[in-house]
Amino acid sequence: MRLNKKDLRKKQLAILNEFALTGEKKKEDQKLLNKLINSKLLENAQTIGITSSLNQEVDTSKIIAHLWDLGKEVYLARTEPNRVMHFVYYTYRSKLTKNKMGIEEITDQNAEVKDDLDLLLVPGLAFALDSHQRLGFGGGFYDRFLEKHAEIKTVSLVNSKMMYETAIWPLDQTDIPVETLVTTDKIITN
Ligand SMILES: Nc1nc2c(c(=O)[nH]1)N(C=O)[C@@H](CNc1ccc(C(=O)N[C@@H](CCC(=O)O)C(=O)O)cc1)CN2
Ligand SMILES: Nc1ncnc2c1ncn2[C@@H]1O[C@H](COP(=O)(O)OP(=O)(O)OP(=O)(O)O)[C@@H](O)[C@H]1O
Repeated sequence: MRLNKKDLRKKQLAILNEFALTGEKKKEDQKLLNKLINSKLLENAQTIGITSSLNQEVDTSKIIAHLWDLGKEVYLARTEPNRVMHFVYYTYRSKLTKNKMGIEEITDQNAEVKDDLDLLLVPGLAFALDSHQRLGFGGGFYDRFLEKHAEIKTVSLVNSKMMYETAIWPLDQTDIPVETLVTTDKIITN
């Protein structure tokens, strides 16, 4: 069955909200973290962009803590008007403030911005295993960002509820696939 993006987003949010109430979600979050850590994906990446996760998403808090432990530089997404997104330097001392979406962002407006990152962990609600297409919250933030920063390696962590064999949603000209998908049992780079 093919759905439009808006309807699938709604459906996925319901599925993911439900999943977030289960212990299975926590187990998968942990597995995905381990898969990422034990892979070579982080090896040559010193500057890494990430988001602070919402309940429905793969939990990024432990990933961030682990990146700090590894001595990586972590940059957190900050959204701006006109669907622009930048990445702001994030340390354990940074203060965070929730934005309108309820997503935590760096409070300090003067914190260092860096968009030419080595690696970007891309959030999403649904991913297609064949094409590596993703469905996000519908802001088009990542497609706009990646259009300008095509050299950045992209990785998404995909739990069992986000995983589709193929895209059951319509694809747009502007949709940019994610290079590497990490699932609980495999890593696929296109
Ligand atoms: N945790 C997390 N942080 C993230 C993202 C994400 O997916 N997850 N983003 C990933 O991009 C960016 C924020 N994404 C956003 C996506 C949509 C809207 C928004 O305003 N949505 C409209 C409805 C959209 C529509 O259906 O047209 C709204 O709420 O009014 C805001 C932010 C950056 N930070
Ligand atoms: N590079 C771009 N330039 C102009 N408009 C764009 C671009 N990328 C996406 N858009 C527009 O932004 C809107 C949202 O795109 P889409 O539904 O693909 O968002 P999404 O990938 O789910 O969201 P997000 O990246 O924020 O998680 C669409 O109307 C799309 O046409």
